Amino acid sequence: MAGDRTVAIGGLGAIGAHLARVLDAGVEGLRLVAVSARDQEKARRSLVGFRAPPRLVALPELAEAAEIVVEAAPAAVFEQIAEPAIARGRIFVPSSVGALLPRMHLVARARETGARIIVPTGALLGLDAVRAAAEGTVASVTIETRKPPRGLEGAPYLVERGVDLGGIAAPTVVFRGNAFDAARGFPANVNVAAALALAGIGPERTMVEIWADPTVTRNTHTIRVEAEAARLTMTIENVPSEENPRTGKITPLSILACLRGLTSTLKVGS
Ligand SMILES: NC(=O)C1=CN([C@@H]2O[C@H](COP(=O)(O)OP(=O)(O)OC[C@H]3O[C@@H](n4cnc5c(N)ncnc54)[C@H](OP(=O)(O)O)[C@@H]3O)[C@@H](O)[C@H]2O)C=CC1
Ligand SMILES: O=C([O-])CC(=O)C(=O)O
Repeated sequence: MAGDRTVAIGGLGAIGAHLARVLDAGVEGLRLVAVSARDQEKARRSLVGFRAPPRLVALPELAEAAEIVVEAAPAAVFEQIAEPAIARGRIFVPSSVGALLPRMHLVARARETGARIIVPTGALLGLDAVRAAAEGTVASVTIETRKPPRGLEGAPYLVERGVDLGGIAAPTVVFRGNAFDAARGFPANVNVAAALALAGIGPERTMVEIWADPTVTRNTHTIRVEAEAARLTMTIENVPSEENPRTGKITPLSILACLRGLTSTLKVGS
């Protein structure tokens, strides 16, 4: 409809394809106009049956196509989506939040261009409460992530150390450190830690523990915040998506809720 805000999505995997389908089915105030993927044939197949098929464009062209640019691609191509979107003053919604941590210059650039960077809660929970607590004094923020070992396979931190998760029979801690180093070592696994760091006390002070845990079937994140105003302890247990077991099914839903919040008259939560 005229007056709708246009949306483009970079990536048509577990997050992007789900989001594209829901937007195409109709979400008040939002219109999907462009998408991007690596395998063009597969992308065309994903778009079969769409009521209003979006244009299939290259990553840097997403920013020309729409007012809202959602990044839902591997961290390795983050800049190809983020930089043009921010240069053109768009609303940029990243999924690969870990890739934002070493690129905070993009926030300064957005200030110059009028772009906004809206980080969705994604596969996490409670960022409203963490943001509120961080308006006051916060002593500590920690996140413990437990994943089935196959959900951590291929992480650079493990590959560099020759860690093989194949034979793990008991829950094993594979990383302890801050959110900055966690995002660098596990770029496809701890976007939640990056989002938590940005909501609260920053990537250097946010502490992360990652467990390869053969006893869990869900990607499980527990946040603990010790603040002057409140103590928070929150756990989310995410059902892995069929397309990508690293990605919880709640992630595209969270991004959809975030997009609705950009246009809705009634918005709930800070
Ligand atoms: N913020 C959060 O809470 C969460 C964030 N994530 C992150 O979100 C991102 C997306 O996750 P997910 O949807 O599961 O990933 P998938 O691997 O399922 O999908 C990635 C998509 O990106 C596309 N792609 C890859 N390379 C290119 C390229 N060069 N040009 C255009 N498209 C490309 C792929 O195309 P093709 O299909 O053709 O291969 C695929 O469609 C990841 O970085 C992930 O770590 C995930 C879960 C939670
Ligand atoms: O839990 C999930 O679904 C995904 C996850 O850990 C992340 O990307 O940070």
